[in-house]
Formats: sequence, structure tokens, C-alpha cells
Amino acid sequence: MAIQTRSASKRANNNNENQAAEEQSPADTPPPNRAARRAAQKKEIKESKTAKVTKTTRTIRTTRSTRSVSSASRSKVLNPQTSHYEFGGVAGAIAMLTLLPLLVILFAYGCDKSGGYHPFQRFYNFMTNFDIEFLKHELLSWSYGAAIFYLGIVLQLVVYSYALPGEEVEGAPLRDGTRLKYKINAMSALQSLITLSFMSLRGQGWVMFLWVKAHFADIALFSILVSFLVSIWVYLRSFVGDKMLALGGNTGNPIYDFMIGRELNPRIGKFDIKFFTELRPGLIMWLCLNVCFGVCQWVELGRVTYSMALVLVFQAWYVVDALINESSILTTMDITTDGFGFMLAFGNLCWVPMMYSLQARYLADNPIDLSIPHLVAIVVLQFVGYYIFRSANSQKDAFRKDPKDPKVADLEFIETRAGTRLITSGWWGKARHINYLGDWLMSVAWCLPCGFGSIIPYFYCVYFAILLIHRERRDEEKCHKKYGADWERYCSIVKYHIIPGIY
Ligand SMILES: NC(=O)C1=CN([C@@H]2O[C@H](COP(=O)(O)OP(=O)(O)OC[C@H]3O[C@@H](n4cnc5c(N)ncnc54)[C@H](OP(=O)(O)O)[C@@H]3O)[C@@H](O)[C@H]2O)C=CC1
Ligand SMILES: CC(C)=CCC[C@@H](C)[C@H]1CC=C2C3=C(CC[C@@]21C)[C@@]1(C)CC[C@H](O)C(C)(C)[C@@H]1CC3
Repeated sequence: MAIQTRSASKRANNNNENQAAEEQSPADTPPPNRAARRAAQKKEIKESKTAKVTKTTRTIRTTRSTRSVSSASRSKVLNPQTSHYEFGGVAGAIAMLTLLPLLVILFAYGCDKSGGYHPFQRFYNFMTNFDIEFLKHELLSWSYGAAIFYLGIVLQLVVYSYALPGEEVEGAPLRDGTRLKYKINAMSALQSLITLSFMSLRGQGWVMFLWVKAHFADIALFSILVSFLVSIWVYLRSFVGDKMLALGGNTGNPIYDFMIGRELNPRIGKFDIKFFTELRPGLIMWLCLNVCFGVCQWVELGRVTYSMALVLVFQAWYVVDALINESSILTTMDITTDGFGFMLAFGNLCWVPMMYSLQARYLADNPIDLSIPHLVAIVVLQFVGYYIFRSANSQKDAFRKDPKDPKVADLEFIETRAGTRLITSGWWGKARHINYLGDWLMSVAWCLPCGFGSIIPYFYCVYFAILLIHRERRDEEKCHKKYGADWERYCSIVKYHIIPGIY
């Protein structure tokens, strides 16, 4: 079984240490003749060198090499080799490493006021009339201000995360039985960022906001670079020391492990890189970009259209809601199960801010006025989506924290042999991932304000449907492995995956 308690893994380690000691004991018996003895000694010296042993006396060599074997066994017990590939294996990993950044570049460079929102058409034209000089010119005209803007926000958030006080909460138990502590202060980080931005931009008019819009593609390009650098760094440091790896990220194939994430909880001291990245830079940068796009419309049009206002308010609401409920990400599969690699680094440092802000950018370039019935329908959709999303997530959180809490005490559930309970009534009795439905309905409510002049702003809700269906399958697989027959029993009670009565 993959999940072990600390004592179980200690027992297993002790067994391995004993076994390792046993494996070492024949070396203590002198080999029958001199030549053989010399050969055996040579072999030992080689082994002990690998284990960074420098002393050559036989006793010390034997002790040290026993220690190195036991450390290797420990890491094998705690970090078994992954045999199951997700996301289409190595081919899928290569596709994600290349196509996702390409898509960001297409949407960043291929969508603007002058050339229109036709990223694929413009890419096709670019490839068929390939001009290296044009490419050189584009790259050389990249503005350093983009790096200052991007790093200014991300580094500020790192400092706030360290420096601001926050409640310390424990994460889910790890497979060695321990729990990590996390500081919850995302909302105060946002408040500090807003305060500092307001103070430094005061009296400068709208210049900075307009500059960001004009240099969006430069910022997007820089965010791709940062995502790759961060992913390379966390991948390399996962080999240093005795790290706990993600059960799904230890195949030994460098491309796949790099993409899916090798180390489970990379940390610098108490600073948890994955926990920080999951929420703050992506969501807060998305909010900042949206504000810039809103200001651009205000400056260019002299007003903010209702459609822009809806997108800005809905998305700000989603971001603030996530920051307020920061501690609830500790139970998401990204934190508990997935390693931190390219997928999450790129997803949060580039994909979320650059792709999720597409609707506001589109509306800044293509202002739209919607009819009142259209607006009302969108607002209703957003409220329904949010209601399902938040109440389902909160119901599960409250139940998992304290099943006797009066808010959830009436819920039905099944006890599992794994020790946790699965809710079978309320929201979680309607579908196994009813929260995804709410989230997806909101994504539609964010695209609809863009009207029907272009299909491009609808990219978000189409991509999001694919992400959620794929995620639901991954989670289903995880739960099936974890709960076995109990999960099958749960599925026979709660039959639908995401949409009650349909799917
Ligand atoms: N905006 C975006 O881009 C994205 C948003 N999201 C959102 O993030 C939120 C969290 O998503 P995610 O972590 O994927 O999944 P969930 O919040 O749905 O959590 C799934 C886990 O909950 C537990 N669980 C499942 N069924 C039950 C039940 N009946 N009773 C109690 N516990 C149960 C299981 O964990 P255990 O092992 O503890 O039993 C399961 O692995 C979602 O609302 C989703 O919409 C997700 C991805 C992207
Ligand atoms: C295409 C690609 C690189 C995909 C990577 C996936 C990531 C973009 C998403 C995986 C899970 C996410 C979550 C949120 C944002 C998107 C990513 C990082 C989230 C922080 C959004 C706000 C929500 O309230 C949330 C906190 C529940 C959510 C957690 C999962």
C-alpha cells in the first residue's frame, strides 16, 4: 500500500536496515584466497567512494556503506518508483511543455486591437511568410519593464508571505505520518500589495496601467521564462537530500518527472514554494492585469461598460474568495498528492494570469454593451455557479474538520476502512464533483459578457471543461486506489460524476 504511517515506515526502514546489515555481513568473512580478498576490497572501496566514504579501514568502510544502503532503502520505501503515467505519459509531457507556452504566446502576441483576436490565423500567416528579421525585431524590442512589473509583484508577495503575521495551520497528514505547518496570510498580502501600489502610483495618472496593457505580450513571455526557471530549479533540488517525492512523480524519466513534479513539498525553511505559488502570484497577478485592462477601457472609452464591470467584479470576487479561503487549498489534490513541477509552476506563474485575464483584455480592445436581459441572465448564472461552488466546498471542509458541526451534523456518510468518511447526502450526494459544476458555470458567466463577436474569449470555459473532466478522472482514480471497495459502494450511492442526472 502506498500510504504508510510513520511507525509503519520506521518498521519498514528498520527491516531494511537489518536486511542491509545482513547483506553486509558476508563482507566481514575473509574471502578464501589473497587475490579474491584484494578483489573484494577493491569493490568495497568503489562502493564506499560512491557513498562519499573516504576512509579506507575495513571496519569504517563496512559501517558507512551499511548506512548508505539504509538511506537508499528508506527513500525507496517512502518514495516508491512510479509506474503509472498520467497526461499521456512522456509524449503528453513533451506536448504540454511545448504547446502550452506556445498557446500563451499565440494568445499574447496574436490578439490585439490592431490585428484583431485571430491568434491561429495570425500564427498561420506568420509561419507561411516566415520572416526571421521580424522575429528578431519582436524579441529585441522586448521591454525590461515587463520583468520589473512581473518580479515586482511576485517578489513583493514572497516578502509579505515571510514578513506578515498569519495563523499557522496544519496540512493533511503526509505518508510518513507527519504534518507540515502553513502560514495563512494571503489576504493581508493582497491588502499590502494594494496599499503599496496605491502609494507608489499616486499622482502618476494612468500611465502605468496603459503601459501594462501595451506590454502584455512582453510580460507573458517573461512569465514563461520564469516558469521554466522555477521548474528547473525545483526539479534539480528534488535530488538533493532525503526529499519526500510525489507518488506520481518518481518514474525516473526526467521529462515526465520534470513536467508532473517530482518533490511533493519543496520548501526553503518554512516557506512552502508550492503552497505559495498555488494561490498568490497567479491569482493576484490576474487581478492586477484585469485592473489595468479595466483602466484602459476607462481611459480610451471614457467609461467602463457593464460587460467589463461584470467580468472585473466576478473575477475579483473569485480571487478574493480563494484568498479568504486560503486554508482550504490544503486539501486539494495539488497540495496533498501532486508534486511541484512544470505543470503547477507554469499553471500558476503564467497560465492563470495570462490566460484567465483574456476576457478583460478582449473587452478593453472590443468594448461591448449588453442588453439588460443578457446582463441579468449572466448575473444569475454567476450567483448560481458561486453558490454551488462555495457551499459544496465549504460543506466538505466543515465536515472534514468537525463532522459534529451543527451545519453538517445532519449529513449522511459512509465510514471507510481508510479512516475518513465520505458524505453521501447534501451537495456531495448529488454528484461526486458537484463543486466542479459550480466552478464551470461561473466560467461561462465570465465569457458571456464578451458577446458573440468572437469565439476567442470562450477559450476559457472550453479549456476549463476539459481540465475539470480530466481532473475528475484523476481524482476518481486516486479515490479508487485509496478507498477500494468503499469507493465502489460510494459510487453506487452517488451515481453522477459532475452534473446530476446527466454525467
Ligand atoms: N479555477 C481553476 O482553474 C481551478 C479550480 N479548481 C477548483 O478547486 C476546487 C478543489 O478541487 P479538487 O481539489 O480537484 O477537488 P475536490 O475539492 O473536489 O476534492 C476532492 C477530494 O475530496 C475528497 N472527497 C471526495 N468525495 C468526497 C465525499 N463525498 N465526502 C468527503 N470527501 C470527499 C477526496 O479526498 P480524500 O482523500 O480526503 O477523501 C477527494 O480526493 C474545486 O472547487 C475546483 O472547482 C480546480 C482546478 C482548477
Ligand atoms: C494548463 C495547465 C498548465 C494547467 C495547470 C492547472 C492549473 C492552472 C490549475 C490546477 C489547480 C488549480 C487551482 C486553482 C487555479 C488553477 C490551478 C492552479 C485555484 C487556486 C483557483 C481558485 C480556487 O478558488 C481554488 C483555490 C479552489 C483553486 C485551486 C486549484
